[in-house]
Amino acid sequence: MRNQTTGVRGDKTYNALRNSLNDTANDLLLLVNGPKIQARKDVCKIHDLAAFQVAFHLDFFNTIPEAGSMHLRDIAQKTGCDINRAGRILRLLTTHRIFREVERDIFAHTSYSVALARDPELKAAGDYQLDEVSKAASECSLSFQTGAKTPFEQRHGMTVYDYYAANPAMAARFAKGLVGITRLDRQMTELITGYPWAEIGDAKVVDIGAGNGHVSVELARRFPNLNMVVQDNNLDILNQGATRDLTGVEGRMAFMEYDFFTPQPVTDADVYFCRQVLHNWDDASCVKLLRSAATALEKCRPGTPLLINETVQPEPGTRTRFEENLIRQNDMLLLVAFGAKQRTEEDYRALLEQADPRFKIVKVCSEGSMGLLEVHLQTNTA
Ligand SMILES: C[S@@+](CC[C@H](N)C(=O)[O-])C[C@H]1O[C@@H](n2cnc3c(N)ncnc32)[C@H](O)[C@@H]1O
Repeated sequence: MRNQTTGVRGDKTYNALRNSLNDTANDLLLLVNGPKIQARKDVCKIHDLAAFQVAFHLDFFNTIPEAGSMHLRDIAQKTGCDINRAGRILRLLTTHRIFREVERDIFAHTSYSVALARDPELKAAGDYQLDEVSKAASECSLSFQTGAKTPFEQRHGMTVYDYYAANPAMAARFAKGLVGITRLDRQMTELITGYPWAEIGDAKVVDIGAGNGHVSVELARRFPNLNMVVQDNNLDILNQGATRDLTGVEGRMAFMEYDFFTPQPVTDADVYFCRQVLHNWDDASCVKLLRSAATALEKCRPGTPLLINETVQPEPGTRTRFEENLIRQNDMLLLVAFGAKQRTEEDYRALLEQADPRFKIVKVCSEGSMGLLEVHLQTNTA
């Protein structure tokens, strides 16, 4: 069995088995179907995704009751979709085991569809992937030809950041979706176990580019000694965090509007971390961000860590194809949306060296779908 895990459903053994079984099953399918039928299925996935898009957007998932079933006429009426199209979309989805037609025109949930009905955050993730992101992805090759900076800009005429700043509802959906994705396969394990949070006493921790601060809330819930500063430059996203359920962490969460390309204003922290931020930016922007962090680290006690919590791109062929596909799907998302990329450990070393030669990686955890780099700024006194 090759390497480790991607995904959080089970323990390491479960995930390793799941990963290699996926490889075996996919090899078998290709053998059985042959390349032409396989290509037909793969290329036409776009139509399955169109059905998915409607189901997310018109919320078929929460329209059909969890228990029992619903007539197509009522589904159409409740979702505002005409009966003919609603039926065609539902029937395509049933071929993927999403909903089932229990009798002619009567639909019910399956374990697959009900999982989406019960998880509004995962549903938000599906919704934004199949809306603004898939529109951008469909113009990928065109953007290569026109020389647009990103497929996203080719399609939407602005950067992802400007898009979300101009569309607060979309920004809120994106932030909500990130929570769902984090639970699914952007686990916090490395961040939680890769640093001795419980041993650092009363500590001020700065979460740079925190989104709505869901990761900080989780850390603070686990470690009552931590006081979190949640920083983001998008006020709508920050407000979503400040108004969410903060039970158990009251008085230990501060929300701060901050642009991470400007000098870090908190200069007395015990830990800085940034999670799923650098992967959204090109090298020049990352260097700028890291230098902003360095301005604060210079003033902190020696050895204050900057934790970089990102996927560390494995070398090709060192994971199962199932894992490598999940990781490279994310790399492609970064290309489409941000013109950015996932980085290998070596890429991070080079980036940090370029930002400030005093940066030293003192610990690396790179096994799972998320990695953790502990970085120190080595001053004369460090
Ligand atoms: C992919 S999200 C990561 C959020 C969070 N760290 C997580 O892991 O869920 C990146 C975040 O960076 C924020 N961001 C983008 N540009 C920024 C900037 N110049 N200054 C501060 N935050 C920024 C975005 O608003 C977004 O919330």
